[in-house]
Amino acid sequence: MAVEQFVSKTLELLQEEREAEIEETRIWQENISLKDLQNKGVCLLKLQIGSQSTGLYGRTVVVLEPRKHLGFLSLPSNSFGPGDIVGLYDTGGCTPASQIGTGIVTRVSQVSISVAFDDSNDGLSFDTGALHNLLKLANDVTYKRMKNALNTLNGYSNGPAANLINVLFGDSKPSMQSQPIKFFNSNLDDSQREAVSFTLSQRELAVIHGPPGTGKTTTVVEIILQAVKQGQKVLCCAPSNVAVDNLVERLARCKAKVLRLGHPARLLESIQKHSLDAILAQSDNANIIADIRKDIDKAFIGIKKMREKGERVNFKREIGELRKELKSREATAISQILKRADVVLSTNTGASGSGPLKFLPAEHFDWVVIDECAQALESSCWIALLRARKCILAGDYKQLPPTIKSQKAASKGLSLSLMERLIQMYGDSVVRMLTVQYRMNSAIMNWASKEMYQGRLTAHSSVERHLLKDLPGVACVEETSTPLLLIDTAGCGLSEMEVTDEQSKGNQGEVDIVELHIKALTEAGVKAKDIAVIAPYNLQVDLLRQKLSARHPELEIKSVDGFQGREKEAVVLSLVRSNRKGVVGFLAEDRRINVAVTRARRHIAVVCDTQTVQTHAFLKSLIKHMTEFGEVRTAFEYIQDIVPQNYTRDHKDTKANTSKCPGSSSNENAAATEKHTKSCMTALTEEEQKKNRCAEIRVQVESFLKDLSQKELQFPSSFNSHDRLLVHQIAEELGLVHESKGEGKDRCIMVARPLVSTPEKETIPNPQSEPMCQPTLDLKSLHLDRMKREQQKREEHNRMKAGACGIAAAAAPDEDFDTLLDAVIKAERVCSFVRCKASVLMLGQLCLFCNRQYCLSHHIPEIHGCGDKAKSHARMRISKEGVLYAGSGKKDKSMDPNKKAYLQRKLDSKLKDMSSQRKPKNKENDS
Ligand SMILES: Nc1ncnc2c1ncn2[C@@H]1O[C@H](COP(=O)(O)OP(=O)(O)OP(=O)(O)O)[C@@H](O)[C@H]1O
Ligand SMILES: [Zn+2]
Ligand SMILES: [Zn+2]
Repeated sequence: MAVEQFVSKTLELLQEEREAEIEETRIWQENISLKDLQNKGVCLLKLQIGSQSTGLYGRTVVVLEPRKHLGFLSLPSNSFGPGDIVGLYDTGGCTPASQIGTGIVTRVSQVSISVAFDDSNDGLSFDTGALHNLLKLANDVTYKRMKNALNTLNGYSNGPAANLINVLFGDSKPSMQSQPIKFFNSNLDDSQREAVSFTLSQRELAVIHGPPGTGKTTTVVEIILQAVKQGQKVLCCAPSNVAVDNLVERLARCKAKVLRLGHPARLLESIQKHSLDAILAQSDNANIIADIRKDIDKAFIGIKKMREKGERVNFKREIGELRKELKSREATAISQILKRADVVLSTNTGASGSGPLKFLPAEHFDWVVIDECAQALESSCWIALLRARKCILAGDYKQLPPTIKSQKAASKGLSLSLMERLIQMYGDSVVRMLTVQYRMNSAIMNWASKEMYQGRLTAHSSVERHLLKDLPGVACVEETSTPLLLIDTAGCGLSEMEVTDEQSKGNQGEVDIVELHIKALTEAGVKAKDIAVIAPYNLQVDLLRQKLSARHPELEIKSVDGFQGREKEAVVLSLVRSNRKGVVGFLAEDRRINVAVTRARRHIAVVCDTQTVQTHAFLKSLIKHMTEFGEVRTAFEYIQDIVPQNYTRDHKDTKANTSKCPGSSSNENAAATEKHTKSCMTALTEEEQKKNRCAEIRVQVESFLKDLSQKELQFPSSFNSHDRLLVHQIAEELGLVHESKGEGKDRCIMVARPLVSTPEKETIPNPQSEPMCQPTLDLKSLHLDRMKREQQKREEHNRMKAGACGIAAAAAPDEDFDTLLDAVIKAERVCSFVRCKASVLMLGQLCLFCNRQYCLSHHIPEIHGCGDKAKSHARMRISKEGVLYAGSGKKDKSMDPNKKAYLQRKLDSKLKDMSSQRKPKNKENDS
């Protein structure tokens, strides 16, 4: 009864799904011209027939080409690929009336496309003189095969699978019979061994639950080898060609006699030698078969030459005879080859009785193994299962289920995989879970383990602590030393794009941040091919590709769904959603997030708006985990401000009042203000220490100022970078010259009174650097004057630039910043980063946390070791300002002139009323 119910319900849902698919294709094909279809790559117009021959199983293979005599040498760019179902039409159009036939694409090159036509429409002959249109059709082969399998299941009475069917529908219980094992692979871990022994002793059904990186394939391979040793014939399937090929490769390495079904054009090149075609070509029958094919081809040529209808009929009859012979020869050859193999592999649908397996007796196979079972529709599993007495299902139902177009059908149960259904029915008694994982650093794994796998996973010692910096050629910087990095855009105004389509969302701000992080990783020596950029939305994937693919051709940028089953050393995940309502849409699928995160071996960076995504419980758990066990940065640390910021100081501005910290708006000195804000986040004792330190230094500087006999004040080299920062800040505030000298341990900072004349040397172009405490009056007014002048100069400069040559608005501040650097820091010539010899004269950047010059590769505080300071500074700034100015983002030279002019105006006015400062955290090499 259960079977009938299942079949009728599933047939209904499949029908619904099929209709949804057809409807989707129809809608966009009906509203579009043939020309547009060609532009979309799904149609090829006005092709001529180049040649015609006979392929496997006596099909007619037609090669279609562009019109050579008109000088068309290559086909228009298109999305046709091997395995696609296509309709061939005469040039009347692409209507059913003008359809000549439907076939399957076997080969696509730049200059031609080959299509195999079934010989069911016997005598199908093509007018070689005429032109043809080719249109991609919705593939209904899979659908038909599933439907057939379900119908067979319904009426199944006494084939090999009878008992298995009872078990899979709960009519009889699974049974077992334990037996001793000698393992082929002596390296299997305990959970893998247990899964193998359990599978061998189960009589009908075993489910292997393999969470990410737990060696599911390794285990399945061992199981298959054990089965072969027992003399069992195994049919092994998976929903995708890639997954099947993976198994073929691994089994072949273990010297198993494998045979891969499926069109060779669909297989990985390395796998093709195991394909039926390849083996058939080497068989004894191969020559005879080739001869018959030649005869058929000759007969076709004969037909073309004949004018008389009667003669054509003769040729057609001859062709018919030849085809019959060819078929029977091939059938014999194929069945011999199939019987010789110990393991036959194909996709779920490839196991259909309409393919080569029709040459085998029904009870040929003993076991059916279905890998990635949770990613398959149950009905597609039945295509293979009807041939089995025992089945082994492997997969992870905590990852994404198969894609289903009809939401309704999915919610009514079409998306429930066989694996999940059986676990619901039998619980853990039929399941063994692999629990040692060989992919992720334990910090990455622990979250997935806790949230998805009942905390049962452990990381193998070989991966437990592995980090990017352990890879050869990778430098040890903050990015490469942390397994978890959360880059939070909350409060930064990096909203998602306003697109109505729920399926397509983008976020340009996140694209920019991803780019900067990729830059940091690659500059640290991580290879682009070891990094994946993953986004849940196709639009974001496109935006990311536009930005990154040219510079990093080997960087893989894909949707989550497209990355299932894969892994990379580093994964950068952009979650896209950032909106006030906290709508997360597509992200609400926990399994999608699980897949995305668990692709990473050594490092995962998540770029997201925590405020938006935390409205979803599962994402919240991820944020919480990353916050607790990883690095957290804010997008402020990545975004290059429009406004130059050379000081880290804060001001008595009104914005400061919005800070949650009581007293942060008080008129204190800069460092103290900063500290005060920090005290909201860190321990007070540390705060107070710093405060005292600042006061100490201030006293020293002030007494130096009083003592006119002293030309300069040199601080001891024992000053650490933070001390030097304080000196720097105090000196700036008081309008003093300050300079760091020496390398490494000998490095020290000195301050001196400013030189009064030569304005070039005193370019300190910051209008916001009003001192806040009460320094010596003369100096203060001197300083203010100087800045006013500078401000005017800059405005002038910017106006000229924006008007005359239209350089990106954001570039101007950088140049001023460079000028500032050149003026203020003279002694620095090489990058301060250990072992880096790059000159910093022209393109260096000063780190305001350690007050040292760095080259462009090392100036980011996180890279040379000021990450913590930068972070707390940024946090402070966010809590203080609570906003990020719109329009910020990294500069883009491709910006259009209107936007540039607009930004320029905005910059000008901002410069005037800016009352707080931020510093550029990143300077692009392209200025
Ligand atoms: N027992 C083991 N000892 C050492 N390494 C192992 C063991 N089992 C698996 N591995 C390693 O773990 C990695 C993943 O294994 P495998 O390819 O079998 O899994 P998979 O099926 O591809 O991945 P997943 O488990 O994510 O489905 C491989 O690099 C493999 O060498
Ligand atoms: Zn620094
Ligand atoms: Zn450097």
